[in-house]
Amino acid sequence: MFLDRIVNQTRIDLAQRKIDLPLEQIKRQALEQPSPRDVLEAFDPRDRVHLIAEVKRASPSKGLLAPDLDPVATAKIYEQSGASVISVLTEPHFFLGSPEYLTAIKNAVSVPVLRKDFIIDEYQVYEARAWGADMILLICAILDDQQLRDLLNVATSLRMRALVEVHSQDEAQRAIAAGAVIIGVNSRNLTTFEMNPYLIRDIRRILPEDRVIVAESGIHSEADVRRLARYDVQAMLVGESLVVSKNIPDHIQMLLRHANHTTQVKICGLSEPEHIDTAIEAGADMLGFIFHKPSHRYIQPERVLEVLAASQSYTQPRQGQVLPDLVGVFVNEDADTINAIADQIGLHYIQLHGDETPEFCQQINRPVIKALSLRQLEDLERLASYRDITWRLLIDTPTPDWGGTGRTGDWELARLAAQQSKILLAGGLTAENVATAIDQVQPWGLDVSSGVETERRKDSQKIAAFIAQVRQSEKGQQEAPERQEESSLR
Ligand SMILES: O=C(O)c1ccccc1N[C@@H]1O[C@H](COP(=O)(O)O)[C@@H](O)[C@H]1O
Repeated sequence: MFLDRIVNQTRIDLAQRKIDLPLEQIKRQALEQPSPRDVLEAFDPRDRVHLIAEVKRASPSKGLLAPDLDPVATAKIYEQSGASVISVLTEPHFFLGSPEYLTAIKNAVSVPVLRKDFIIDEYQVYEARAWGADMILLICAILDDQQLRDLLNVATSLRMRALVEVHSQDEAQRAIAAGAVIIGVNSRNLTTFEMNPYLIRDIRRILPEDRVIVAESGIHSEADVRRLARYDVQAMLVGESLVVSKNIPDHIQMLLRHANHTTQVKICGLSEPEHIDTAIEAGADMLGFIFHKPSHRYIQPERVLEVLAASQSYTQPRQGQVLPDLVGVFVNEDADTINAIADQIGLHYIQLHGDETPEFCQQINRPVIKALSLRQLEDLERLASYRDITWRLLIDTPTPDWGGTGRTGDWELARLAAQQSKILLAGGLTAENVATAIDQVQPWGLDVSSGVETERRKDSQKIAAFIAQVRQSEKGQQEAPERQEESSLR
């Protein structure tokens, strides 16, 4: 097994290094170093996705990636292109890394540097500091609870930070209990090398809000990074797709732009497999199902499972394609029913579209999207009581029918809401007006139902046209950087 092999090799190498340079000497060298660079500052502001760019020549899962890579030149390009931290492999056998790369890179850049290795002994933590590292990687899968705590303590005593890497909810709980401040969720299983791009979504909701969350592995495309913006991570650790890129600055700009300046799209009121197929192929980020019985879009929970199973794009996604998240929409339903339906279908988010109070929202065991409507300026104050206890706010047009009416609301009030919170804008959106909505409101996301229907039935052409128009408008927004700065919450 790869992990056992590498840990065994690490022990052999370490025993030799301890003979060559005893612990007391490496400690002294570590303590002689100038103070480490501030890693937490590098991940500020928290509502952006920052980049940890990795220098690696090879990996056990992919073999030789970039054998001729110049570590220092590459790290400088990373920094100039917007990376917040540089990760450097120091493991020599499986990743072709080297301590010399780390020290040379540390001297060549001004951002913090991470020692990426298989750390199992305090000696390696002192070594990392002696070589200039500001941060170390601690992998939960190769450490027991006591080792994790001890190594975290050694890092803290040297004023270094640790990226504590987890691969499961169980490991995430262990990292939290050990007091990890920076938690990395690695989508790659280190035993089988299998990728699970949804791991970050599943683990994210049990991680406390005050931690810095890093998504690791398999981050290549626009769609990959748009998902990360949805899971509220503070950083993405990217290696392979950077070192194999023909144009590293362009690739970094693409990753940062799409992680921080895209608009999430939810297609709501779905009930037929063909429309789910269209929404997925067109790049929808969330699919919505209405569990409000009076609505003509109402769908029974069992039927949701059937239509998803009948959707080819959902059951057999293309290579590299990431599936949208599932949202259940409820109006004044009781919490037990909502939680049971969420478990039955595997819903990822719950949208509450009625009079639900902030206290009620807290009884829901999924992240909540709370729909609110704004009639006047004073209504903006209501947002505050929901902001900290919900995942997102959704601003819909005030109507007696709760939602899904096809009527547009006051976009000026929505614009003010979007300046305070990450909002989804809903109500009367269409392919024709959505560019103006984005330009005027600058919402984090958009939610549409009536506008992608013909005669009260979803219309594949309209779904595709709506999403294409959003992506087109985004490009215009991304090319006007001064607008981006205005809306840092997106
Ligand atoms: O769509 C419905 O039937 C519905 C019923 C009850 C509450 C919310 C509902 N839909 C939500 O309304 C907006 C879509 O509005 P529009 O049709 O595009 O004008 C969206 O948030 C839906 O989730």
